[in-house]
Amino acid sequence: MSSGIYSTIELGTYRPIVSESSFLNGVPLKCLSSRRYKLGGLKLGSRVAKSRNQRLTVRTNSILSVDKVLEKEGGGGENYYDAIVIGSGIGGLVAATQLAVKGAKVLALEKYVIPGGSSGYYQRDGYTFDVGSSVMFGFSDKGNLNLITQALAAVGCEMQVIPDPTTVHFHLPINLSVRVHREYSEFIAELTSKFPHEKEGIVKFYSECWKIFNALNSLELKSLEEPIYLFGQFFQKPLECLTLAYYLPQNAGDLARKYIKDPQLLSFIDAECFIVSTVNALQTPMINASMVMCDRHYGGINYPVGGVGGIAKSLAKGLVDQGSEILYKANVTGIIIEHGRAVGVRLSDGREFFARTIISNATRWDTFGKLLKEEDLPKEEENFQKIYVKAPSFLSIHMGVKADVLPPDTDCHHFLLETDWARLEDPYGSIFLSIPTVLDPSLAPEGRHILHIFTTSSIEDWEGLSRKEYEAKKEAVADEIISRLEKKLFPGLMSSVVFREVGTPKTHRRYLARDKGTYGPMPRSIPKGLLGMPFNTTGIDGLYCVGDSCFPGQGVIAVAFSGVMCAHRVAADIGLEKKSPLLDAALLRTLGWLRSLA
Ligand SMILES: NC(=O)c1ccc[n+]([C@@H]2O[C@H](COP(=O)([O-])OP(=O)(O)OC[C@H]3O[C@@H](n4cnc5c(N)ncnc54)[C@H](O)[C@@H]3O)[C@@H](O)[C@H]2O)c1
Ligand SMILES: CC(C)=CCC/C(C)=C/C=C/C(C)=C/C=C/C(C)=C/C=C/C=C(C)/C=C/C=C(C)/C=C/C=C(\C)CCC=C(C)C
Repeated sequence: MSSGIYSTIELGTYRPIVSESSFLNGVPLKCLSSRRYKLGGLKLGSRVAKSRNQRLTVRTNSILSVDKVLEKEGGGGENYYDAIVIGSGIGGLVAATQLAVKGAKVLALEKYVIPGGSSGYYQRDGYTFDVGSSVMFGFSDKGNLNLITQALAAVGCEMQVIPDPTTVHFHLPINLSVRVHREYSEFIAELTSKFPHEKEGIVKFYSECWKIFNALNSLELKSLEEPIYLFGQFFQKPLECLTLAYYLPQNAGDLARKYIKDPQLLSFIDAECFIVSTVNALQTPMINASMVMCDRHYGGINYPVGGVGGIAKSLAKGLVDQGSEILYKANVTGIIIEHGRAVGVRLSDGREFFARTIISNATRWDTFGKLLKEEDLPKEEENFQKIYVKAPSFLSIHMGVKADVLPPDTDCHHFLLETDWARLEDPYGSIFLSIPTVLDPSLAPEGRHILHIFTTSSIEDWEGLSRKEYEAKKEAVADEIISRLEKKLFPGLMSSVVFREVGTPKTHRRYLARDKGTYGPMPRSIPKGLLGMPFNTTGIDGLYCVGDSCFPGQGVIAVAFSGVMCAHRVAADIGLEKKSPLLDAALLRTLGWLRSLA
């Protein structure tokens, strides 16, 4: 895939010829319309011909430009859509774009001024900061699990990426330093060199992860709530599906204990899982652990040139290119229910929009606690809230530093827990650090690097303070975190800082519209793997959820999968995909029963 340090994710065999670009941080976001246009005798593919709300304007430039004009019409009148998506996080955007390419008329409503939510970006003083994680799984050109690449390709977008040679560099108690190399054999060699007596256990544990990953990677991923697809997969790939069904209720910590005895190594596996799920290995579903522990070696971690924010920007552009809409500063305050069915949404400014289906990318807590506060909590949601609680939020520090403070060959991502394994899950216990400018220097002014630091923190810790106390506490906690990094990793760090901005759980609640600024759902106790995690349908007709409080949980690639699943289920329900009402009822009942075992 890679040539030089930059590489381009290929879009597969179909190369469309209409090109429109916008920019993030000077990098063109290349979106190629996936519709079938031809220069000269303009030829429309069936999808365009079907689309009832677009007009094409052909200009006589060297490239075609497509001008879409929304003629407000459709089934139920002016503001009537096939689907309204509340929120434009990656989960919402993937659901919206997948539906749009199937021919649905979609309206995405975003409270903030740009798309992306936790995967958004912001710019200050010449820096482009990623809001959330900079570690992108599922963003390669290989296999079936590169869901971010596939989501972009579906709307004709491709992004330049920079392969990351190291997923993460762990700095752990007992001075344990482990680099997770892109090359699997190098990672295993490094880990076994630290735990030679556990060589066999290490190989067996990670091999079991590969068994799951390979099964996952062999499937076409669509809605597990749609029986025609699900039974079809069981028929075509029975062994792989049974493998996944077998691991569905299992957790990584139990499997690790089957092979590994050394408590320090088990703690290392805890740290591996913590960065995926914000809980230890005993609480982390084995399927999720396997997904990330193998994808990082299979397709590898790749960073988008210009920053993570470009992914959401491209998807939003792709959505509009497909003839659907996205509105910003559109704060949904209520979901409108008629005769027990979700039929529309109401905004804080009083506007109302109506659709055949409503998809919420707000967390399930926000959806049912705020947007549907008049309604009784459906039984399924009660169940979800029994099994899952809101993970704490986080404190984030975005910094610009003088470049010479970093030693040569510094890795992009670091995870730091200095002395005490027991502090792994404590607030401020461990520190995540990304330095995306190691991969893409264009994100910062010349001679500067970006340090994006985050650590878990609860909103309760930041309440009841005066403005002055709040500001002082922010700076004090940030000083403490930076000095820990200075001591362990980068001497002189404190004095090299030229820009710094601190976000607290309150900041994340405000800008990400997530209850208590939560990072996502985490199990209340030991879960039965992924068994208790709800899919996309809800107890309310016409209402679906998407995002990290749906199967399979936290993670950008995980929410992309939930978007794909959601779009498939919704498409079946509105007649854009095959559907069998009889099988639907049977499967939904079975899944409900399975969840009740969790
Ligand atoms: N530091 C990090 O690495 C980090 C931090 C947080 C989250 N994440 C990851 O990001 C992913 C979250 O993705 P997601 O798709 O579930 O959602 P998201 O939280 O990223 O996006 C949801 C979007 O919905 C919008 N929204 C919410 N309520 C709304 C309302 N009432 N009206 C209009 N818009 C509304 C928000 O503004 C936001 O843009 C998770 O995978 C999580 O693991 C990463
Ligand atoms: C339906 C039934 C009952 C049976 C059918 C059996 C069957 C066919 C099952 C199929 C299951 C499937 C298809 C499951 C699919 C699961 C997937 C795709 C899971 C994906 C999980 C991805 C995860 C968990 C990704 C997480 C990534 C995260 C959270 C990354 C975070 C990174 C950070 C926080 C950054 C770390 C930063 C630093 C600096 C270290």
